[in-house]
Amino acid sequence: MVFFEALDARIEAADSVVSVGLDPDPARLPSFLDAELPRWAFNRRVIDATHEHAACYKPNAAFYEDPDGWRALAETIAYAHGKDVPVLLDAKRGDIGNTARQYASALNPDGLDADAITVNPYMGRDTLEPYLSRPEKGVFVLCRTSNSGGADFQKLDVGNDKPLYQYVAERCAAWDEHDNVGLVVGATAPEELERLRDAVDRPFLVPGVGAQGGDAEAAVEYGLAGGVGLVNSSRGIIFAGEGADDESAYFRAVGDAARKLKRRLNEFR
Ligand SMILES: O=C(O)c1cc(=O)[nH]c(=O)n1[C@@H]1O[C@H](COP(=O)(O)O)[C@@H](O)[C@H]1O
Repeated sequence: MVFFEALDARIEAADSVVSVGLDPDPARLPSFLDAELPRWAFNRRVIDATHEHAACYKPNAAFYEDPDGWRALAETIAYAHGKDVPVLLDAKRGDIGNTARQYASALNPDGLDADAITVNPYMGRDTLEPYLSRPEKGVFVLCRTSNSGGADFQKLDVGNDKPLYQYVAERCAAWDEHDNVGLVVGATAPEELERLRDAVDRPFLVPGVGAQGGDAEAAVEYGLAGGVGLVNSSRGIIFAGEGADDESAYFRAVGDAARKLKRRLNEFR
């Protein structure tokens, strides 16, 4: 099945557009996790607590880039799949074709077996080709990012009052021969979200609600085209248990945070 059909089915089944970001910062993992692979132990409990409310899981590769980390990531992806939840690997890849083909092996069944990946379009079309050419896998292209520096380059006028982020969105939509391209647009830039929604008819991944304080209403209003789209929160969900007295209270709070975000986003759907 092509990626966005599978995602659509999951959104329907969970009645949720919440992407749960799995960014297990070692400095914030709870001290009661006494395990050989603490990030995996943590993620497993997060998945147990949140899977009913998750349209997808989005592990950010930065939190796994060491030998134990890759094992934790592989276990996490397999476990999420066991709960029927797709996994979007947030790796923000972008390199020459020969290298990109290796990066894209993260999508292979004998690699990490991720269902989708985030990519950086700065180096151009050939660097995206190893991802674009796989209809069964999703490709989310960075477009208007949620960070404050996102405006430094992305808002530059490329002519006729068109900002670079819009040009990127339009080019990537034009390159989308297999209906497998989505765009990353931060919830912290609601006006740009609206502008992009008018410009292109592709699904959005909208990060930046929760810890970054983005606009949940705009995320839903402009983020979802035809019901398909994702709104991500990472720290706001996975660390919601901080301050809890014990393990079960910790992960109850994590599950509650996912449920509350789902409910809040569904108010605007
Ligand atoms: O591609 C992303 O997911 C992404 C793009 C963007 O513009 N802003 C952004 O915050 N992200 C990622 O989304 C997650 C946000 O985490 P929280 O701020 O903890 O919800 C992190 O993994 C970021 O790397």
